[in-house]
Amino acid sequence: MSGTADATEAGTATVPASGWDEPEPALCTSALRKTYGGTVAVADVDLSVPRGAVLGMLGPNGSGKTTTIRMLLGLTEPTAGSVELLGHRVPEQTGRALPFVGALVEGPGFHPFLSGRRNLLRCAAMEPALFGADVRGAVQQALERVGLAGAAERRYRSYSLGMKQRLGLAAALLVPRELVVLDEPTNGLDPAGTREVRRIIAELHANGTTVVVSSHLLSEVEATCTHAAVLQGGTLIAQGELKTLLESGGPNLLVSVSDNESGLEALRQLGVPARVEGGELRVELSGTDSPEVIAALVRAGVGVYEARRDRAGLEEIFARLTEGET
Ligand SMILES: Nc1ncnc2c1ncn2[C@@H]1O[C@H](COP(=O)(O)OP(=O)(O)OP(=O)(O)O)[C@@H](O)[C@H]1O
Repeated sequence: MSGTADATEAGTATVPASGWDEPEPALCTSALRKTYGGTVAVADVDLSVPRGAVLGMLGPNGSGKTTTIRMLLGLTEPTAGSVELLGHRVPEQTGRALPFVGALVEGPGFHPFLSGRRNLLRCAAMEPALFGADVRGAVQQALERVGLAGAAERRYRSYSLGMKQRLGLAAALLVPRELVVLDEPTNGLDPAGTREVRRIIAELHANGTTVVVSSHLLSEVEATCTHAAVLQGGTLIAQGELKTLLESGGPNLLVSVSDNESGLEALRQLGVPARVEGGELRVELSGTDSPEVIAALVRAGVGVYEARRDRAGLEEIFARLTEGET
């Protein structure tokens, strides 16, 4: 559907109704719900992931990330609600979407007695995009991309957790995908492996692939994602562009002072929220501005060495969002 206003020969312009030029999301859910007996694992989640986004799915342990991801891919049946994956209904039309979706989810079904390479060759044999193509070449390329080429002939069961993760990632990346879903991809990886996953996500993003990645690591989401969805106790409590989410945190002032405790006391009296972080004071500037803060500190006899504005980090916003909820 064209998103532009077309001038017709008669000179009238056809202006699309608001929202018509919004491209269809790569995936969306409506009132998606999963219960296990009396446990509500996922509670009426309406998630929308724009095409080309890298969405970080955040949430504490047990908040429903894996269950949501499994329902997105048709691996777990929802108790209620619906999923659309690349425009196809899940589970009814999952088969139409799956060739364009690469996924790394818990417990990929690799054969323990086969080598990493042979396992990937088995996966490749089931990829429609590789029918009649250079399957061995595709497997070698995927192994190299995840840094596993040197261990390709070893049996899967001898792999470390990190190597297993890498093989799962290689299987997800065997052919170019429209959407890649990664559940805790850095689980078990060393810092070098974590950096490689970041690089791979950045590469996918640059190629226009939509990525959904679940993580506990806020710093990782902050570094790699364009969008975030925050789950808490099965409920989606925030979603949207990461930039917007970060802006919602409001400005902070970082102040290096002669005495943190006296500084905190002065700010408490001013009614301004502040805490010590990294040896300096992090002051929330919601109802006040920097000069007032600095003046209050100076009045209280606290030496101010340096002050600079900063944004609230994802960690602070996440803590505020999830505070007090269960
Ligand atoms: N097969 C199952 N049977 C019963 N309860 C389940 C099952 N799978 C998940 N749950 C429960 O559903 C809730 C959500 O679990 P889920 O694994 O989706 O969370 P998560 O956010 O992925 O957690 P983690 O970060 O620890 O992997 C938890 O309370 C969990 O115990």
